[in-house]
Amino acid sequence: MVALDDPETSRKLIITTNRPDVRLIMVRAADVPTYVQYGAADMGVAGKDVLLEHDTSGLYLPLDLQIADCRMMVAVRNDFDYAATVFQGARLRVATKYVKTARDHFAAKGMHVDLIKLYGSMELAPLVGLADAIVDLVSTGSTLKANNLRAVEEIMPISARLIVNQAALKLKYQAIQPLLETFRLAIQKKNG
Ligand SMILES: Nc1ncnc2c1ncn2[C@@H]1O[C@H](COP(=O)(O)OP(=O)(O)OP(=O)(O)O)[C@@H](O)[C@H]1O
Ligand SMILES: O=P(O)(O)OC[C@H]1O[C@H](OP(=O)(O)OP(=O)(O)O)[C@H](O)[C@@H]1O
Repeated sequence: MVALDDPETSRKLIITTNRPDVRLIMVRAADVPTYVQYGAADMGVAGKDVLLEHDTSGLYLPLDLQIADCRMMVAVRNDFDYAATVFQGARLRVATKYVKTARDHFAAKGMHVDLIKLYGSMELAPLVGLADAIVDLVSTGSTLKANNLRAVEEIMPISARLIVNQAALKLKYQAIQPLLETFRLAIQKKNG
């Protein structure tokens, strides 16, 4: 399947492909589950980070696409004594876009935290005194390093998932099933 416009450069929000039965829609990462839940899109690609924050009712999650691999981490300033803070049971201020994930993580550890919701550039928060820690995605670690931060806990590995509208899967099974199979084979091939 080939997109007829380059999604990276085109300003179009609906991109046709060489397959008349497949159109691609361009949405913000956090909006992908919403489009698929409402059936405005039959299928979508969403990061597990996004799915953890979002209600996934009405969605079928058949495949880990094994792309966009990274880790959800807790990070602090290099000079912040995280171990001592945890040991003392002191309240931690945590800035993140991933409020639900962070809340669940610290609750499971029995830690008291104040969560500060941000929409991006979380790495800035500990540098300017907004928070003691952040919960964010880390891949190479270069963003943390460039901002004198270090990861102190891994919450979980993250990757992109295929999501499918459950009703569409039933009603359009003949169209959707071959696409799922194509994704499955592509993953298999990648893994050798
Ligand atoms: N460093 C990374 N390595 C691998 N995958 C990543 C990384 N950062 C983000 N991702 C994945 O890419 C998706 C989109 O990234 P992100 O949430 O940063 O959006 P964005 O590119 O900032 O877009 P927008 O500004 O529209 O929200 C995430 O949901 C996540 O699954
Ligand atoms: O460990 P690294 O390889 O440096 O990757 C980590 C960075 O990647 C993500 O941001 P992204 O690139 O998606 O940018 P944005 O969220 O700021 O748009 C994440 O929020 C980190 O800032």
